[in-house]
Amino acid sequence: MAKISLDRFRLQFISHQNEKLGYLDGIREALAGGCKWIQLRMKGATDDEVRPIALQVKEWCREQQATFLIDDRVALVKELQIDGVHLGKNDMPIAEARKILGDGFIIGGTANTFEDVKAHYEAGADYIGCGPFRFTTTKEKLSPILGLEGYKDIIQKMKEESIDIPLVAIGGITKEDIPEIMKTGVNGIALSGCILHAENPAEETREILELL
Ligand SMILES: Cc1ncc(COP(=O)(O)OP(=O)(O)O)c(N)n1
Ligand SMILES: Cc1ncsc1CCOP(=O)(O)O
Ligand SMILES: [Mg+2]
Repeated sequence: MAKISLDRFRLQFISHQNEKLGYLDGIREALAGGCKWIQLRMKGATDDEVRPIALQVKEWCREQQATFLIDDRVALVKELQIDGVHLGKNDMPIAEARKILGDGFIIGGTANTFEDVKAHYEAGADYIGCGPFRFTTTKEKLSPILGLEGYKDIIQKMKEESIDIPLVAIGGITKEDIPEIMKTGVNGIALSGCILHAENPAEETREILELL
């Protein structure tokens, strides 16, 4: 696949729903605010429930020239010809997904340690979602919290071993955290709650992009 511009990795919006906004509402707001990378994450839903939502998001992302990934679901990504998939420790291994999808799809991998980053890099991932930065209720069964020091340590080890792969921070990130997180050397951030809980999610997205 064509090399993805690093600019693209600045902000990834991860879908979620709350009392005010459904999956599509949140995604529409993030796109309206200028986000160019959307991940549809619908834990506990069936593929039949995800499919119509994914088709709508695919159309919106095409219109906005935004990248569109789905969390966990390799087969659905292939079926719907979405841009890619994000995979964690309990999902299909990255090397297996690469065999199924080929080089034309983006595959992201979750890391909590430098060893995870290295394994995903060697398995052929396109980028790393590294976290959690801090506690969040958006995901259950969190790995150990990394904090700023965790990112500094991982980025340092990546440099030492010449592991060159885009890495985005994730987990409980607020707007106020962004300047310090970016100073650690990560390429961008992935977030959900910060945008979804804002009074004006599109405006919040715009403000976040200005910090990145
Ligand atoms: C960008 C990004 N980073 C990490 C994750 C977490 O993926 P995973 O560990 O598989 O957990 P679930 O999201 O599937 O609950 C992610 N989705 N995106
Ligand atoms: C999917 C995921 N993986 C680690 S933390 C997280 C949730 C991110 O959402 P939020 O920004 O609301 O903490
Ligand atoms: Mg997963």
